[in-house]
Amino acid sequence: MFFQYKYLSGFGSEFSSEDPRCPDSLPKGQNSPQKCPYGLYAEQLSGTAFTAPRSENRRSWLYRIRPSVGHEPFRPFPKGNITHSWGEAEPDPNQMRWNPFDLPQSGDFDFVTGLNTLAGAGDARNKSGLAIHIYSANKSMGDRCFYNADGDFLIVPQTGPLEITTEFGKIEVSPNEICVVQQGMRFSVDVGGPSRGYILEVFGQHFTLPDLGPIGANGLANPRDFLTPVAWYEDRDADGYEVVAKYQGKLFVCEQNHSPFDVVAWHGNYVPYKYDLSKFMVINSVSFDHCDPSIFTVLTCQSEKKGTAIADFVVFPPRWSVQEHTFRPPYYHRNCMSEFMGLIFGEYEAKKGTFRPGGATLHSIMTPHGPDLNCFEAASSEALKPTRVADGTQAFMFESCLGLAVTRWGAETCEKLDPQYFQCWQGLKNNFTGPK
Ligand SMILES: O=C(O)Cc1cc(O)ccc1O
Ligand SMILES: [Fe+2]
Repeated sequence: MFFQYKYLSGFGSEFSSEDPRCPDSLPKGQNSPQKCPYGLYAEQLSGTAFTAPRSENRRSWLYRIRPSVGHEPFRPFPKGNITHSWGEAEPDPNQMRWNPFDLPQSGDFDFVTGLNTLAGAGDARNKSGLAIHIYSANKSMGDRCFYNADGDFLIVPQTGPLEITTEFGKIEVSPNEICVVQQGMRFSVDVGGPSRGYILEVFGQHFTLPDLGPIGANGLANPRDFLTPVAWYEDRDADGYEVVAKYQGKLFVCEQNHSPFDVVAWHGNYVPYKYDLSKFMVINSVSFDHCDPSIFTVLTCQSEKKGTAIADFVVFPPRWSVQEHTFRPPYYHRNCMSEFMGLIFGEYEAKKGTFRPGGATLHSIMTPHGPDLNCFEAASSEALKPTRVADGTQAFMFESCLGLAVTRWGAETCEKLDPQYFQCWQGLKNNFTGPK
């Protein structure tokens, strides 16, 4: 089922692509000719206001067999556990750790019916905020596609590769890769078996690459490593094809009589893309002290406040650790930001063994956190030779300036919250040597 697709390389670029079965299917020199090549319809997909500054403006033109509007009315689709009701569970400032979320135990769940909202903040209606979802699926979507009217999905597979058919073409994304499908883009997910992962949804702004400042023109996630699919279409009648929309935090479904993946050619700069986390160029201290984890930012979704993210997507990649006279693991910390972490595979250096792949942690605003007892004891007396850290592991963080509410699913229904998490810091000793 899974095979190597072709991609276009670049981030935020103006791309164009034609399915090779229909050469010259992109209109020449204009977007809306009176008659498009091959009898196609022209449809614009806007990802920013028409009048957004040129540097931020995002839109694509799709040349398709039928326009998207040819569908029956939407009706509610009460499946899965998606919510934007942030008041469902009482606020809880405790450190939280979830054991690995379940893969589907029984029954059929696809990428949409297997979506569960874990935490979030803000409102998709006023275009500010975020949601964190866990997907757990064992079935391909078949004649069903999905689009999100509320915001962008950054998908982090943890178990199982996903084959994602989008209006722009096909993307294969495996654990240790991520994929961004932006607001409004229709897509359908095929799985090869039980599959699980994390989703960061942002309302309002799109993801960008972080500025590099004094780092210079290269480094961290390089633009050319972001891959966008090439045009692929099917001309397929399909009675009862379901289009599921996430709209204002709820799911809706409508039917149409054909596949929505009928885009023969497209051009523009509003596109889905994937990125292989192993391509991240890691920068760190080569003298002393522990850099803030912002040096590991892959993508950021900026708020209106300068330098302050609605959400940063941060990784903790395999790297060398060489700092001298330094406590090398993460420092103890209280943060004005919320820190949600997930683990794709391996172990996280500050919490070996107890934070498991497919699980998560949340350290909320000003909630103290940091290395567990074992990590502190080992790292404060280890010989400081150059060493490899995080080999065979991949932890990540969604860091947000917003206060996150945990949903009822996250607090109760999933039954994965571990009330013993606080124990990992309980044995931290008083090592004070006293005044001289
Ligand atoms: O483990 C964490 O909570 C994330 C984290 C990592 C780091 O290297 C420094 C600070 C920090 O919060
Ligand atoms: Fe922190």
